[in-house]
Amino acid sequence: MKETLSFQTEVKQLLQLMIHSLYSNKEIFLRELISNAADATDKLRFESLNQAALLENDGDLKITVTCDVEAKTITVSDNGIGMSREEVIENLGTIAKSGTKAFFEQLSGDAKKDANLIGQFGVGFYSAFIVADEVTVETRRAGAAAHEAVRWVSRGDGEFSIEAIEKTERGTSITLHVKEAEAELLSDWTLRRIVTTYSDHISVPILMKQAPQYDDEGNIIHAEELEAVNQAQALWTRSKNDISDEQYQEFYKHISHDFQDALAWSHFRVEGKHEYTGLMYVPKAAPYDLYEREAKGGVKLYVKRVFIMDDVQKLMPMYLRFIKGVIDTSDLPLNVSREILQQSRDLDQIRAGAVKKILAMLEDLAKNRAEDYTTFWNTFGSVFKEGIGEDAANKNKLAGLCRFASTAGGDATQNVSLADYIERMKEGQDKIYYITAETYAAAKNSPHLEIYLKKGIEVLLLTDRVDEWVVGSLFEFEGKKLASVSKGELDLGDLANEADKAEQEKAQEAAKDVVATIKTHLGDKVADVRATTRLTESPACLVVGEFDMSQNLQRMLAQAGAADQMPSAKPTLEINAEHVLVQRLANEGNGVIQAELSQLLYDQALLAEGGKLEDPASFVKRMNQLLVAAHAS
Ligand SMILES: Nc1ncnc2c1ncn2[C@@H]1O[C@H](COP(=O)(O)OP(=O)(O)OP(=O)(O)O)[C@@H](O)[C@H]1O
Repeated sequence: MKETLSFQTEVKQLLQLMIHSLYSNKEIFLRELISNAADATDKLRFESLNQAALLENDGDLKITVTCDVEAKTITVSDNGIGMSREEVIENLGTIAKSGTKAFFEQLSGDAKKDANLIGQFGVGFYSAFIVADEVTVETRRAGAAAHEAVRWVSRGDGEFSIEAIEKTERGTSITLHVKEAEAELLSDWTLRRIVTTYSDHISVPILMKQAPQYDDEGNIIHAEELEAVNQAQALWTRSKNDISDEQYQEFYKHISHDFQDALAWSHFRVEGKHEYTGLMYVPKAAPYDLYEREAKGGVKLYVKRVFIMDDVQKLMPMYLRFIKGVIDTSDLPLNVSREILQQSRDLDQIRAGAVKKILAMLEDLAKNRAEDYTTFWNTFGSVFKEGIGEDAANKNKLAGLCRFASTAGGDATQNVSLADYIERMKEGQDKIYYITAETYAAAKNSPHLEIYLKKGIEVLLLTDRVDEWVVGSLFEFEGKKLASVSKGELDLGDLANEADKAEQEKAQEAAKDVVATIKTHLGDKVADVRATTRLTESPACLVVGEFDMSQNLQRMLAQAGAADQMPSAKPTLEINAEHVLVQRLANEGNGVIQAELSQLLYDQALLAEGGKLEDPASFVKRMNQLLVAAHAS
């Protein structure tokens, strides 16, 4: 019985978009269908490890690509795992990917931008409709009876029909009825060119018709027959010297479903206690679900060339979740399960080895391809930095690869390494100074920087959310301690000369009375009030204790609703005794005005460092009163 069903709304939307946006790359439909066919043979090989009967005495896995000029069709067949009726409906009528919603939200309507996004999302089976006005899928799941096969037909217009058929050969056969305008695809020669360009790396043979060969007298020597057009050897098992960059890139697209080339890769073979081969890629663009920590892992696990599984979170640490690739090892049993993998010490060590190779690749990129490293950093830097807290064993290496914005640069670009910073340190400087803030502008204009700017000392401006965790885990780099400029008393160490120290003492002495006055008026709002030489332009700023949570982090936690779990650390108000406003306060005889001014100093300091006033309306009133009074006098 034939049934007609509707596509899920998202599929309809995706189909429309795909046909428009990807038209200029229409040849990719063949890559996608072959990629799916290859995955289907991988799955069968894996399932047959425990259920040999699935192979139905036909273990020669292969893909066939043929075309029929008369009928205007191209057919891609495989003898892989195939699909049951339910699977067909599920796989070819809906999109069951995590992050689908996020993907649709990001679509802009700009064909070029969307093409990229669709590419990252995965074009897959539906790309057939770029060139076909009707697609027929006939499939039988391995192990099912011949009459349990199904035929799925759709014109890509929102509906598909599905019916039971007889199919003796296991696997899936996809027939594209090619659009009138795409008739030039209907040639073995063209198809062969496309297949060899895009799919040479596929590890099962791709069979295509070979043109008949004739001898000089016109007798046929070889009849038209099917012949493998690819090397049919898993790419990563080949020697590096035999693989061209194009082949590496095509393989990347196959495993990642990315549309663009990869930025860099590392292909390595490790022998000794553990034996494994890895081929790891850094993509150029971030996937749409980069910040979903639950997102699918990008590294596939093979055991002795047999695909075992993807989405093994254990294969890569979280901070490298954007890496795509393959690990093939002979150290694990072929029938390894997810549960065993979870506890496998062997896998831990393989992972550690692979991580080292990835870090070495990134170091090489930073050293020799600066522009590409910048692309990497801008795209993945904020995720990569999570590693400083996550991967203690590689902390130093990771820190060396990090890039930051700093007061030495004119903008928010993150391009200063800790090594650059150390090289530029002033004579007598023994710390790496930084400030954390919510935005670049807040960091750059923070009063806490005043003395450092005056003395020409560079300060790192850390404004990614993850930075608080970075400095919470990274205490030093190459023997130099990291120090926040907004924590603890101003301590310039050997950078301060005798005159500075004397000035500090003098300032404190001279400001004794005004400090006491302000303290009385602010009460328990602050931990303390003290005079400082940290400020050159601003009247006041807030600092926290050296070991307290920064104000920035406290705010972030409060935003995340975790305010009640954190120890409340009150800030200390530091004042610039030389500032006219502070002097005015010191000379003010009226206690009420003193109280107002004290409150104003506190509010200003809080605002200047990105904090939120508890009572903004009163602040405005106070400010206005002061302005009016200043005008009147
Ligand atoms: N030749 C095939 N044999 C068996 N199953 C297939 C075949 N082609 C597609 N499928 C099934 O249909 C699903 C959807 O395919 P589709 O190409 O749309 O997405 P995908 O391969 O999962 O991911 P991507 O969109 O990133 O390529 C596949 O995951 C697979 O389960």
